Amino acid sequence: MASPRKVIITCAVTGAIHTPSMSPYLPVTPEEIADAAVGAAEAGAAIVHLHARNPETGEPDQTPEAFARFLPVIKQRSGCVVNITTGGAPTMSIEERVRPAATFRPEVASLNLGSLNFGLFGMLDRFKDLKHEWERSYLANKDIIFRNTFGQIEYILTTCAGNDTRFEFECYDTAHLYNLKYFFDRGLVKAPLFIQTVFGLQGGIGSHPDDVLHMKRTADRLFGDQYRWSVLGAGRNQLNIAAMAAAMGGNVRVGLEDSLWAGPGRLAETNAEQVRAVRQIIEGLGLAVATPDEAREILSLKG
Ligand SMILES: C[C@H](N)CC(=O)CC(=O)O
Ligand SMILES: [Zn+2]
Repeated sequence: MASPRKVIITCAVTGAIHTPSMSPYLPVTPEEIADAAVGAAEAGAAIVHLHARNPETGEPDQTPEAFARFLPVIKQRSGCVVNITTGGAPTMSIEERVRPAATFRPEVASLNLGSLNFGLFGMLDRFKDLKHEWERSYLANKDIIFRNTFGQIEYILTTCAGNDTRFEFECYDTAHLYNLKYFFDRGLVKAPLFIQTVFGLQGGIGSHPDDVLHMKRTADRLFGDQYRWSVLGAGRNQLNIAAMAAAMGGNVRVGLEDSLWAGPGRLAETNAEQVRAVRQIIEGLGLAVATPDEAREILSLKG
């Protein structure tokens, strides 16, 4: 009997979209981020996707110093693959955004394949009691453009070129898949391409099964067997998007960066809780969870 397909679980432990007043369980301090990452890895995540925050206010912090407060701890306590964000927060400059990945030369770094309107204001209806002024102005801003121009994408690619860092290509719509094809055809990115298709984020593609099929069909047509597919569903769509993709041959991403929830109206108390929930679905489908080394094999990481 053939061995079950290995599914790579990525866990995005804190991000830069959700803010501390939204959930007491959102990791903010370096210790909380390190514990969340190690806990997620122990629960079955092969890859942890990392952002940093100001330990007092929880504001996104993209300085290498902020990352240096938890990266060595994670490396010492876990063999998981580290994926450092180059998205940072949509209000940051591209120079600021790429600095941690350029400094720490991780196995994986995220790369966003296009600009989009970033609709955070939708969360204001859900979360009323915001402690910090920065949370209110950040979330209420209806004019946020998450800028990722061809020049900025190329800047990140060339800045990280010599580091043997491979990318988690974040695609929020089919146009972003075509943008990736453009860089692939120019040899600026190499196969296997780790494509993270993002569903249900206001400003990007929706979270209907047709949207998932549409993104997968487009990626199949553009990249054939040159890519490894993964999905993330924002908010309450997290697990149903993951279940669909796992059944269709894909890999999955969970974590409090993408969703604060463990169920309708129930906040997730840990990132590991979401990893366990998606693992149950994966094993329920007769599939297996990839170890960090199996993920390195599947994605041709430097190790
Ligand atoms: C929807 C996710 N927040 C996308 C993300 O993780 C971007 C990045 O860090 O580069
Ligand atoms: Zn991120």
